[in-house]
Amino acid sequence: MLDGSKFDVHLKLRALRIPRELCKVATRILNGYLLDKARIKPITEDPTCEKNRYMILSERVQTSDLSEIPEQKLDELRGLCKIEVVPYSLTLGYSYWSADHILKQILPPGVEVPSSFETIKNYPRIKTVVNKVGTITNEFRVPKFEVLAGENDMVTEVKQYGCTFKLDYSLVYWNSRLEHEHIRMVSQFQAGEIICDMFAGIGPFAIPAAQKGCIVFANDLNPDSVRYLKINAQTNKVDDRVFAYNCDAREFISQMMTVPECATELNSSVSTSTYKQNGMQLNSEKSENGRLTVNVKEVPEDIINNLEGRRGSSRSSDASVASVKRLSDECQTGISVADRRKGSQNKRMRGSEISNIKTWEHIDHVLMNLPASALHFLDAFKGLVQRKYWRGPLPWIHCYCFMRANETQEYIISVAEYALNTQVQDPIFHRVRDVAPNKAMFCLSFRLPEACFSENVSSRINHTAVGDG
Ligand SMILES: C[S@@+](CC[C@H](N)C(=O)[O-])C[C@H]1O[C@@H](n2cnc3c(N)ncnc32)[C@H](O)[C@@H]1O
Repeated sequence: MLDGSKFDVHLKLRALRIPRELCKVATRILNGYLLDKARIKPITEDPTCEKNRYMILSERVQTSDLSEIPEQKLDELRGLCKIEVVPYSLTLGYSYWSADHILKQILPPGVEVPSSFETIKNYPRIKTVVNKVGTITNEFRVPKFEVLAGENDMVTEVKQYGCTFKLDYSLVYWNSRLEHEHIRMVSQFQAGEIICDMFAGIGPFAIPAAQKGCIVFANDLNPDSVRYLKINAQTNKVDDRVFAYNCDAREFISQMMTVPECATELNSSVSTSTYKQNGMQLNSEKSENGRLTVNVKEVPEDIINNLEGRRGSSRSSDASVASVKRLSDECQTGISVADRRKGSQNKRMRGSEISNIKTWEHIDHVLMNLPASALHFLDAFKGLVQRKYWRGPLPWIHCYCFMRANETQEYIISVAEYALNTQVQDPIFHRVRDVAPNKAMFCLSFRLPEACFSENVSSRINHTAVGDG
């Protein structure tokens, strides 16, 4: 346990007792001779008389006759009032010092203060100092840490772009250095857009996107990440727009984009209002194959309007259609976080306005932030989209990857194209950050190719087979 008192520094200073109405003029005269320390005001109360103030002098003024201050300034001051010098003690404690200063004190002699470190929740003070040990090898991308100082408690909070994220550093992935990338990505989204985050972590893309008014389907394989994602959605009051899933990314995107049997049946034979009822029934029951469940979700009117406006004519004009989405048995949830709060009534939702979000009909953006292997996960999109049901343009795919010094953008695109089994048109590369001297993280963005429509894939495969033969 760190003893905070060990960092105390006691300063023996001098102060001038000045009538409070003269402080402004006296401050100008004493410019350069008042205490100059970050976060410490040089003018403070006089404990003996509320009509006076103490003006704390800089450490370099050590004598009681103030000989360090030029005579001309003292004369000017004497013209204002009688000069009264008093001793003043100041203690700079643990909470005053910067992380750099504290680290210099606690690290063994000869060990340099790390030039790169992350500070999470430095308020009211740093409680735990950890060191990342080894390289990340586990599936959930959670580093191993050793506690260098402080409490052995890895649960913390971090603020990014106005959102608060709670996390357990020992259980989930977190990297504060991605803040700019999270902001950059979300700045490309519009309110009402549908976002699928295949590797969502604790929600650094999902939460701000939902705050912007997007509907976010966020998935992570790590159950602890999903637990914190839900907590963070609630804390940031977007639990009505964030739908959390806990399954493998391929399974997740497949569940999002595959047209469910119930929808194909309903599409041809059932009116919109019946559809809504069926959706509600299915919410509590499994469908016939025992694999899918359907959830009904209400969505705020502003979002419905935006969705309707963008998707155009094929959508029913009946605003009271059901919000139906599917959920595999493996994915524990899929119900928006808000649904889990008993009796919660979000004011933005109106009982009569129910949106029908069918992710197999439209998704605007898919996020894939698992740089070590996301490119390979692109194979999940092959033949996933059904042209008959899809409305509007295909989604933007934002796939993160690493590029080594000896690799090129062409190489990265070839890996993506191999996984998709088709060409990528107009790819956009964005350099996110250097992660090592010879390795950088990039975001590769492109529209999902039309070849990913299911009929295209099967015809292409047939074609190839004939050609080969
Ligand atoms: C690099 S982190 C990114 C998290 C978050 N998007 C962010 O920017 O902080 C990758 C995440 O993918 C999750 N993950 C790893 N393999 C996965 C898989 N096969 N399916 C779904 N999620 C997976 C990890 O648990 C981890 O939270």
